[in-house]
Amino acid sequence: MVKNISILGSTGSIGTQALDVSRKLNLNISAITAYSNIDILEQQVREFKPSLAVVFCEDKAKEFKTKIADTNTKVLSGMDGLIEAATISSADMVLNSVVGMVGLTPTLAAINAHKDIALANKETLVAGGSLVMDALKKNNVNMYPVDSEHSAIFQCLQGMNQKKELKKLILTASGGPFFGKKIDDLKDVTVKDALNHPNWSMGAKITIDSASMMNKGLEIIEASWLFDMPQDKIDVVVHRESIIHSMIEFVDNSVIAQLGLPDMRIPIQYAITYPNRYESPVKELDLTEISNLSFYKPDYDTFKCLRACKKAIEIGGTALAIANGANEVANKMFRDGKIKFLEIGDLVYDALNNVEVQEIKRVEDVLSADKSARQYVLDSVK
Ligand SMILES: NC(=O)C1=CN([C@@H]2O[C@H](COP(=O)(O)OP(=O)(O)OC[C@H]3O[C@@H](n4cnc5c(N)ncnc54)[C@H](OP(=O)(O)O)[C@@H]3O)[C@@H](O)[C@H]2O)C=CC1
Ligand SMILES: CC(=O)[C@@H](O)[C@H](O)COP(=O)(O)O
Ligand SMILES: [Mn+2]
Repeated sequence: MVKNISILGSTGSIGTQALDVSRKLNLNISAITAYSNIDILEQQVREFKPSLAVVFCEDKAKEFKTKIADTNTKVLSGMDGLIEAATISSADMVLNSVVGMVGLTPTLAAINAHKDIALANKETLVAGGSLVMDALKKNNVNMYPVDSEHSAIFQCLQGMNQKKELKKLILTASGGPFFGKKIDDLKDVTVKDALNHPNWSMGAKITIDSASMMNKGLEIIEASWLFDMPQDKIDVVVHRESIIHSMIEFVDNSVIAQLGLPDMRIPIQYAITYPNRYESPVKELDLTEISNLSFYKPDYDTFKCLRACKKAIEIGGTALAIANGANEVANKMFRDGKIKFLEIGDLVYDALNNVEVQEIKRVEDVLSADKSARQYVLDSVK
C-alpha cells in the first residue's frame, strides 16, 4: 500500500477529507498545498509535519513562512512550488485535489516523475486528457479516479473479464438543486440557491457546476479519457438520492452498480489503498432507511452546459479545454454576482463557437486554448 503521499489542494473539501483518510491509514504526508488559506495550512503542517508546504499566492507564502518558522517544513509558492510538491522524491503517490485546470501542469510533472496519481481534479483530464493519458502510458504510471462516479465505475470494472464485453458506462447525476426546473424558472436564481446541493457538501466551484450540470458534462469527458470509451457509450441518468454512484452495463445487458452513502472518503480511500480495502469512517448504507431510489432522463434543453460538453467532445482537440476554461471563468463570475446563472451555459457555448480550435500536440496548445477561452468570456461580459 502507498505509505507516503503528497496532497495538492490539501485545504479544500477533498484535501481535508484526504487528510482525514490519511490520518486513519497512518500515512506519511510528504507535501501539502493551498492557494491562500494559510490558517488551515498551518494546522495541517503542525499535525502532519510534511517536509514541504506550498502556498500558491506569493504574498501569503511570505506570511506563511514567518508563521511556521519554528517547524522543519520548507515553504514554496506559485507553479514552481506546486510542481515541487507533485514531484517530491519521498512521495509514492500524488493526490491532486486542486480545483481547476491549474492542476494540469503538476499532474503531468508527477506522472513524469513516476508518481501514481489519485485524481480528483477533473479539469486536468477535461482540458489535457490526451496528454495525460499519453504520459501515463509512456511512464507506466497508474491513475486512480477519486471523482465518485469514476471511482464507482472503476470499482465495477474490477469484475470485468474482457473490455469487448463492456457495452456502456452509466454515470449517475443528482440533478442538483434545479432538478425539474425549466429555463424560465432559472432566470433569476441566486448564488445561494445554486450552492444548495441536495446531497453533497463540496467546494463552491464544483457545487455551481453541479447546479448547471456542467459537472456531469465534465464527467462524461473525464470518463471517456479514463476508461477509453466514446461518448455514445456513456449514458447519464439522473438519480436524485446519490446512492448509486454509477454503473456499467455488459453486452448481455447485465448492469453492475456501486452504492454507498454520499461521502467522498470512500472513493478517496479506495484510490489510495487499491486494490485493497480497509474499514472506513463512513456509515454503513441502510437501504431500508433510504427506501426509495429514483431515476430520470437528463434535461439537455434546459441544461445547456451539458449539451456544450457533448459538443466539445464532438469537435475534439482544444475544444475541451475551451469549454472548461470558459466555464471556469463564467462559474466564478456567477459566484461574484457579475452574470446570471443561465449566462454560464451561454458563455461556454459561445466560447466553443468563437474560439479557434486546434489539434493538441503539446501542453502549450492546451494552455493557450484555455487562455483564449478565458479572455473570450472576460471580453464578452465587459
Ligand atoms: N468536493 C468534492 O466532493 C469533489 C470534488 N471533485 C473535484 O476535486 C477538485 C477539488 O474540489 P474541492 O475540494 O471541492 O475544491 P475546494 O475549492 O474545496 O478546494 C480547492 C483546493 O485547491 C486550492 N486551490 C484553489 N485554487 C487554486 C489555484 N489557482 N492554484 C493552486 N491551488 C488552488 C484551494 O486552496 P485554498 O483553500 O487556499 O483556496 C484548495 O486547497 C475539483 O476539481 C473538483 O471538481 C470531484 C468530486 C467530488
Ligand atoms: C461527489 C462527486 O463526485 C460530485 O461530482 C457529485 O457527483 C456532484 O453531484 P452531481 O451529480 O449533482 O453533479
Ligand atoms: Mn462526481
